Amino acid sequence: MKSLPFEKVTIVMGSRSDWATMANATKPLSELEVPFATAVVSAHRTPQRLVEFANEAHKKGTQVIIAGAGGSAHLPGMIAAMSPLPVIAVPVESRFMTGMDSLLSIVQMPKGVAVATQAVGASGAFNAGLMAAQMLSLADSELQQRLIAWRERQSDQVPLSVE
Ligand SMILES: Nc1c(C(=O)O)ncn1[C@@H]1O[C@H](COP(=O)(O)O)[C@@H](O)[C@H]1O
Repeated sequence: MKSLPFEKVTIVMGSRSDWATMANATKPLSELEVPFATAVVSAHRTPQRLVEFANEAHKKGTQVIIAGAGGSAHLPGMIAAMSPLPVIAVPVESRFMTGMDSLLSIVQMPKGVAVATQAVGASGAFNAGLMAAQMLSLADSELQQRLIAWRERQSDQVPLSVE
């Protein structure tokens, strides 16, 4: 069996079907030259893999975890319960309630276990990647400079006029 991948930012998701959403988290990371790895880890379907991932990530060089899941989305909270690393969560749009179930499952954490929940879907995933880069930039001044330049390019792309 393949072993779990670990990188500075490790992105996990509850199912292969979450990839269309979670791929958006890789965009800012690639643009900002932050190394990342991706894997499918499910609290429900692969509980042993979840325990191994949450216990090992900080020992294997991961500094920030991004976790995306839909529906009964226990993955981010369970990782946060076991890992000392910051966990940024992405509620994936679900078939039943278009992501409201995912959002509420993820955001309502009990006091004492923190998860940084983003918006539902692709924009939330993109922002999760951006937030991970911003966290890492606290200890990486070159990355901080790339972030500042990235922000300036974003501003330049917003037209002043509607005509
Ligand atoms: N919420 C979770 C967890 C978990 O939280 O551990 N594991 C899988 N899932 C979610 O089930 C949805 C449907 O999965 P399938 O498309 O594989 O049936 C996915 O959005 C996944 O994140």
